[in-house]
Amino acid sequence: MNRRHPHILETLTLDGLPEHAVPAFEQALQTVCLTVAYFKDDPTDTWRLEAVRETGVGDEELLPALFLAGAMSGIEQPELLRAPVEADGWLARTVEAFPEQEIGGRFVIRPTHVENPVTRGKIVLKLDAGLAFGSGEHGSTRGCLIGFEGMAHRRPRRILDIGTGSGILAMAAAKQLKRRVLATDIEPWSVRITADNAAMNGLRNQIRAKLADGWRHPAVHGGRYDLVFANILARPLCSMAKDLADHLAPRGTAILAGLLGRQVRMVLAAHRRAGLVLERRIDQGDWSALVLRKR
Ligand SMILES: C[S@@+](CC[C@H](N)C(=O)[O-])C[C@H]1O[C@@H](n2cnc3c(N)ncnc32)[C@H](O)[C@@H]1O
Repeated sequence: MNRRHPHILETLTLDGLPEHAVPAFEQALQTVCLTVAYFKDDPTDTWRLEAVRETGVGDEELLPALFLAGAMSGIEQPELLRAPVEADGWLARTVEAFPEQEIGGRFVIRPTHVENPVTRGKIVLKLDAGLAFGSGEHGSTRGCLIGFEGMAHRRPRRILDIGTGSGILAMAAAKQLKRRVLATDIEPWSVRITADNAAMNGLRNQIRAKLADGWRHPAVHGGRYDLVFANILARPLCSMAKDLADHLAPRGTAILAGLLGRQVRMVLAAHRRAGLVLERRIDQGDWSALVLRKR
């Protein structure tokens, strides 16, 4: 593996979750964790969620969020197990559990442990599951890639990916359009992993990875964009709606994701108020992505 990991990380594990409870617990973990991985427990057919975070950070936020997830899902609170990342081999298991995936008609996500067969007519992204979110398995990432595939013929020139995670969306756009992409994240190691992944995919000169919180960075705020990806959560998306609309070029496109069921209406309303119109909604499992356009 080509990652350099800080050793102040720990895994949090929730075991034995019924499928219907997975989205609520995933969302709770996402309040403080860097990434969440899923494993189906055979033969019980329940799910195990494993998340990684900085050791001890955010219990005061996490524990009530987990309690709420249990109450919302109508299940007894599962035990939360903690272990240092290095000791329990989380990364190695996550990488091994990660197969090659095809997304939409164009994209292939190929982990480095898979041999390189010739893949004609497809855009191959080399990517290992790791600490940064965005291995292609999650419905929100898939929705964004499918939404992008449907609009890429417009050949957007100035592209921004807010909350880039592993850099997966930025790399897809850079490879398909042969354009530069500004990729940002609030997590320093997402920025580092995106730079590593861009280099591994021959995109070092096309992807600029920057540490930035939403629109609050001069490099982000100072630009105008034909395409903006933002696969983050519903609440931050709503609070960024005006900035997004202000920074999209006329007829520019935004692909927003990270939305569960009822949140779609809330995010849509915030963006309609800001002057964007809905072009397409893509549902992947419980997760929705929205393709919006500036009038
Ligand atoms: C759900 S992941 C999406 C990763 C990748 N873009 C994908 O589609 O798979 C969300 C990412 O957004 C980052 N993030 C959350 N809030 C952010 C913000 N306000 N500004 C920038 N990045 C943010 C998180 O650190 C995380 O890496």
